[in-house]
Amino acid sequence: MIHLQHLTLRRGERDILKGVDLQVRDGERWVLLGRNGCGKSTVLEMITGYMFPTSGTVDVLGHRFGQVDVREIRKKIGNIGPALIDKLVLRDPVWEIVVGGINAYLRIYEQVSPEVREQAQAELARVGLAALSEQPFGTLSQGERKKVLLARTMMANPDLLIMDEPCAGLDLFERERFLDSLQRILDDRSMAMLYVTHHIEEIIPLFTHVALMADGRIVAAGPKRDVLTPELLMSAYDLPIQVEWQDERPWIRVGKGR
Ligand SMILES: Nc1ncnc2c1ncn2[C@@H]1O[C@H](COP(=O)(O)OP(=O)(O)OP(=O)(O)O)[C@@H](O)[C@H]1O
Repeated sequence: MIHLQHLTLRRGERDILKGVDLQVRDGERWVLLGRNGCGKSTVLEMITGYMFPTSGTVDVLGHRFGQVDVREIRKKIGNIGPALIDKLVLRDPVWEIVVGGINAYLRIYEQVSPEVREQAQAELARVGLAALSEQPFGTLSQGERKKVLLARTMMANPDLLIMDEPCAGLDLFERERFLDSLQRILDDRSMAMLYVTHHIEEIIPLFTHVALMADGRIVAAGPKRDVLTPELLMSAYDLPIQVEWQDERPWIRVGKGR
């Protein structure tokens, strides 16, 4: 699915990535955690082919970047990042935004077939927004917009889903509703996933693995319960962190000073 081998990235005098290795296999759902500026978004940019490493290799969906047309690979990747909402037209009705996901169009200029419209409606229903399909996208709350993007991404039935902090800016209620939608939408799909967040409690049961980054390196990677330990979290966050598992989710407590 994804195989990153010894990725480095140098910008000017600075090494932004210092040898990143990561392997994501079929059906695995990974969370990428780490402090601000440690290189998480840079790794995502490399996986989506928007940035190229100074050295190392990137294989995605069985193709090595540099030897393949990345635009073809991108068609199989659902990518929900912070920039997408800004590019969409706020006055377009929600269903049109969703339909655009079928070929990653920002706007629809062609006649939409009844089947495609029906598919969009079904995806909207899965995220609980069927009733809002005629409403202009720009009138939706931040949480609703994120769910529309999720429905939109599913239209192309991607093999890999990449999400960069999708819950940023959502209140607790909206966050939990978004995570419920994500769980529901992925229940009967097997796509692999890489999800960046700053919030460990977003690691809902659908996630299987965690990679911890610190200062341009992956300092731990593996099944989530093996990685979310006080010792390994300390190595990434430089803080004493306790983890308690409840309802198959990790909840953290930060200990008092060191
Ligand atoms: N084009 C660039 N030129 C120079 N430095 C860059 C460039 N792109 C990113 N960086 C630097 O690389 C580091 C890693 O950035 P990146 O956005 O990947 O971090 P991140 O882990 O996603 O951070 P955050 O959690 O704050 O979003 C940052 O210190 C950033 O300033």
